[in-house]
Amino acid sequence: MTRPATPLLDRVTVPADLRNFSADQLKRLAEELRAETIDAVSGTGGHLGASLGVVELTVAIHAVFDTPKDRLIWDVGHQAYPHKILTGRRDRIRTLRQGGGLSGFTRRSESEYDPFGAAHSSTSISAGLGMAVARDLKGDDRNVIAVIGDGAMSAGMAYEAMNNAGASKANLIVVLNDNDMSIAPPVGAMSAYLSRLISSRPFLNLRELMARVARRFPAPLERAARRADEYARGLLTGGTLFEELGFYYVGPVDGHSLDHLLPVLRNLRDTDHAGPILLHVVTQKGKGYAPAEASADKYHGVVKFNVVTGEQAKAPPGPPSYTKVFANALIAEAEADDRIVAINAAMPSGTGMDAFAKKFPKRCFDVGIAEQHAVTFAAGMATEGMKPFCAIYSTFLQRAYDQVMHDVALQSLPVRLAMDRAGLVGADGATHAGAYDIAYLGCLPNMVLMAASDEVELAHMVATAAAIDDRPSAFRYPRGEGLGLELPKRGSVLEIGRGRVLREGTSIAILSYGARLQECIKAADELAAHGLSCTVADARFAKPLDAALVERLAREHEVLITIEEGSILGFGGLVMHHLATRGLLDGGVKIRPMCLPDRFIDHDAPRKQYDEAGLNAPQIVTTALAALGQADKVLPARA
Ligand SMILES: Cc1ncc(C[n+]2csc(CCOP(=O)(O)OP(=O)(O)O)c2C)c(N)n1
Ligand SMILES: CC(=O)[C@@H](O)[C@H](O)COP(=O)(O)O
Ligand SMILES: [Mg+2]
Repeated sequence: MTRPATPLLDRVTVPADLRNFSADQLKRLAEELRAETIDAVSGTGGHLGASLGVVELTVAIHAVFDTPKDRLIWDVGHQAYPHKILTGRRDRIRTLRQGGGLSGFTRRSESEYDPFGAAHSSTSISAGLGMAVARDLKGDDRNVIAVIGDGAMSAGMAYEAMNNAGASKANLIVVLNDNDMSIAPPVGAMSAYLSRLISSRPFLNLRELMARVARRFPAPLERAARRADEYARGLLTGGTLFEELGFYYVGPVDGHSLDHLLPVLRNLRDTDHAGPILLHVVTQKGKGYAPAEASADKYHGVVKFNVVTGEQAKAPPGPPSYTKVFANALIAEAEADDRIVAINAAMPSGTGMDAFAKKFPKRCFDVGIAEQHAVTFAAGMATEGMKPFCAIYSTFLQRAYDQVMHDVALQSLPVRLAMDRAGLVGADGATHAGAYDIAYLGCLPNMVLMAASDEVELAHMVATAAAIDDRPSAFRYPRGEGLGLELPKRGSVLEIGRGRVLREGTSIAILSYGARLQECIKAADELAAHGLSCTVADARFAKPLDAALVERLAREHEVLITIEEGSILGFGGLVMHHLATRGLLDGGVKIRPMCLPDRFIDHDAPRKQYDEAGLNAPQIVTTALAALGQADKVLPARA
């Protein structure tokens, strides 16, 4: 496939190169930038829809503002591919989301044009306000622009930031990129509110008139006139919410029209208005690429695709994903128990809750990008006897940690946390790794913690969680496909705090928590082939620990390896704490906790990520041999 001709884009390495372009040239540049984005992502996959929706906005902001001195922050950062192409990274854009390549989100270490890293949503206004206030303190009057989507605007953190900004005189421009889409169609009152907003030339003239009138009257009257101006805006546009939060509201403006964007952005750049401004732009997710525009999800996240047809590369049919297994298992439980309800935070398809919603529309709740609210909303439902399952990726559950502790664990409310994307997740990289939930939940009393080692175990853990009515439970499972095992119609309730032994051995015990189990079995086979006998056990529970199993393994083996797809002080920490406090580490078993290293693992193929993390079979073998003092015994790979 020949690449699109981009004569103007070829002249742009950094934004300064486009600042002497005429408006017509900028329009053509935008077309070329869109074509380049489509072509690049067709070969890498990624977040295409959001990027296509901000092509004109990206060109306009870089044309009008003196980036990187003027700071430009992209909320979530998944829409930043055009930004990356214009800011010195076009030569690497086809390495996007690959090992050693560009991140799929903005990243400080990647470019001076990325003043703030992102990926978890709704951080841009807070970060932007921080920068603006710091600049004010330094007497630096350069601009700070934060671009935030309508979906990201549904998160509480955005309001915390606007509430704070509105009370300040910060030189902050918030651009609300309203495409009436999150990953799925947006939910909630804010979405309804935004869709009421309109713009019209008479409205803008009226505002000018009110402003002129206000300036001619003595102060008290001026304030009254200004309030009248604000309410005039409110009447016509509904911008009152933002005005009430202390922002000067401008818009909505057509976010695909450079004829509109350029003069408005110049006005905002040159205004002497003291205080934060909110520019409301209306865009279309997937704009300019027919297959994306026609798609329900606007090509939010795509794999490689054919540019001409838009057809995405189909992976060969494989086993059902853990997500699908979870959704089906929950549906099976919900069919048997009408107290079961499901909650997700703007991730219906990613969590599989779209399937649940089809079966039980009244018992499925998408609360928007609001993980904190989701957890406490679930806690409220639990107090009324419902059985809430909160389906939130491990990484995004980090947002709701105090809600889990304070509203759920402390009150021992039976909220069920279904943590998808446990462990390393591949192309989304370190920001999305489900690396910490074992550690951050393992220290909370009352919690039942489970990790599925395969899809059958996941089905059992869903049934088990459904049956736990006196305290909170959480179960984790990885991104991607299961092993292709035969699934039960409905999961069986597991005995709480009981692990299982898959293989009995003598000198080495490998105790796995989660989906590294297959690697443990491979390692045990490798060691067995060289005369070293291994026990392999699946802990199933991190809390409560299977004390009898853990103590037996410690007593009966020379080496005890624990392994998990989680950070330091997770499952291994809990096992060591248990054994140490019972004196079972005093000079006895050699314990080797294998977990993620104490550093962030960058985006790459999952297998390579686990190689880097040292959690694949060969590294388990090496760990066992080293513990036995046989590190020099390099086991030749079996034929
Ligand atoms: C805290 C958090 N929760 C969930 C997500 C997953 N997520 C990524 S993009 C997105 C939708 C963002 O919608 P919007 O801000 O409107 O941007 P758009 O994709 O429409 O450009 C969501 C829910 C996230 N990145 N961060
Ligand atoms: C940008 C964002 O945060 C989501 O789109 C995320 O990338 C989804 O991850 P999965 O692809 O694992 O569902
Ligand atoms: Mg949106």
